Amino acid sequence: MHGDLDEYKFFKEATLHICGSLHVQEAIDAFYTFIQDWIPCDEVEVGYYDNLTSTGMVLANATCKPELSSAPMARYSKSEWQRYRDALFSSGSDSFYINDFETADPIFALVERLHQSDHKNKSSLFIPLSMNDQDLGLIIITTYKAHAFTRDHTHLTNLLHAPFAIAMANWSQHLTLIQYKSDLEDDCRYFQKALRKEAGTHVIGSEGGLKEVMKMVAKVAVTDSPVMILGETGSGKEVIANAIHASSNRKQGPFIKVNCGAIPENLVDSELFGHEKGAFTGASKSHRGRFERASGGTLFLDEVGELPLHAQVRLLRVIQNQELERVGGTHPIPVDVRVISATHRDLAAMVKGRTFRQDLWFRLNVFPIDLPPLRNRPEDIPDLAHHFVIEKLSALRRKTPQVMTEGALDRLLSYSWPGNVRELQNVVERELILTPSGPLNFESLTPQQPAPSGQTDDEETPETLNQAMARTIHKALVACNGKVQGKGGAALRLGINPSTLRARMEKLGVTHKKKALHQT
Ligand SMILES: Nc1ncnc2c1ncn2[C@@H]1O[C@H](COP(=O)(O)OP(=O)(O)OP(=O)(O)O)[C@@H](O)[C@H]1O
Repeated sequence: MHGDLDEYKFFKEATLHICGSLHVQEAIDAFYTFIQDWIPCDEVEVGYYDNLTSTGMVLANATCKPELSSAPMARYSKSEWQRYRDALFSSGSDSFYINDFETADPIFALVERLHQSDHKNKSSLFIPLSMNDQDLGLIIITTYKAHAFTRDHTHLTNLLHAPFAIAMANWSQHLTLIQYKSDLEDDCRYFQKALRKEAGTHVIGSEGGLKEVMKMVAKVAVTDSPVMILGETGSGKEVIANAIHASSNRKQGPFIKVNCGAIPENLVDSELFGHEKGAFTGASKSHRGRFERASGGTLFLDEVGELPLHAQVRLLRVIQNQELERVGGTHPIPVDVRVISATHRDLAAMVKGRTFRQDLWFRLNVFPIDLPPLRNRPEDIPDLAHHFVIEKLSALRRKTPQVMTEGALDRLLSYSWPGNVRELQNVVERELILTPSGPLNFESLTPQQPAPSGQTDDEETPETLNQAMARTIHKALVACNGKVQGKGGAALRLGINPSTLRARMEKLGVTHKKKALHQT
């Protein structure tokens, strides 16, 4: 029936269809259409043998009667599949047919019964697949008619054993990779969410002392421009960097932080840009640097002023070219990263002193944001303190809320906070530990406490305590539209008793009259 030429044509075209796609369903659809001209066929099914679980499953099928076929991904039970595969492989041939399921090994009828079709009126050709003594699965070509197949058909299907075995090995590896990829993406989303939660996206003071800063955040977030956040230690630079990332188009991508001052000088290049296996002693594996990890997202270079000069040169090149070369690498890797840097140092002075490259400074400083120290935004202190009390109470697993004494806010407001918000956070934690129950008074915090040198040497003359207090009360009254007590009133906002607030307003000459309030 088939000459050599026909066989060659059949083999070539069948192989092209079978191996034409890494997506099993695509390949089987193409094969199903092709095989119609050669063999009676109403359905082609791909069964996959999972070596790990020793079970079988339907990977794909193509049919003219979908209502009769088994669903893709349907699994056979372990024992069923074991009996089935023993029967399949015991035939010892590359393919065989069953024209009458009533008289065949009962396991075939049992498996056929899993399909909704009538097994009496059908014939199937089986191609059991294995490679290097490993079972891979099988192909079943079925027609809905009894006694349909002859040796001529198996003569052709024997030829398909090798192409189907190769394709099956590729399909299963491809499926495994897709599964790994989707698991990794899922893990990545999970960890990024956890990181975002850890870093905290809620910026306290966004309606108070950080209002102007947050306006700038909103403006720059939607762009991809580099941002430089300038502010003292602990003032919330990372919180602001996070807020920029969270409001940007990159928010679904990673937010990767690098503390440039914490990496030993000889490891900076490898940490930022990665390295190839064997690049230096101890580089036993290739390693993706933080830049590559941040691709599609934001890289936050904290304490960028601490970067050694050789890393500055490399950093400039990466930012300019949007591609990097790993240490010991030979080809450029494209990266799509938005860079936010931060420093508490005077980078302009460092540029003058030639410890920071001017060209890099220009590149990073496209959009500078000045983050005011906490002492210059005392109006945020009550909200921050309140926030940290709640946060730390929960970390200490305490259920009873703890309020502040009347003098507590005075003490918090009159302190100069050289360590900024982080110090306030620590002070609250210490106070909660020292005062396991009862109101918090922060007695250990004295206004005389001197700020460490270098931290408060602002050019501005510091405000007096009364000025700071008057400003805070005034701002709270403006925010509350002049309301002193009750819900939405300034006393509640400041966390103090209304009568104490009134006494202070009188003493400091702060009014709550709406007209006067908005004139000052
Ligand atoms: N506005 C804010 N709202 C809520 N929490 C804040 C705010 N500012 C700072 N914090 C908290 O204070 C701590 C210090 O903030 P952060 O790490 O952002 O400061 P930093 O300026 O980056 O510090 P460093 O200079 O040491 O890198 C963090 O725990 C942060 O969550």
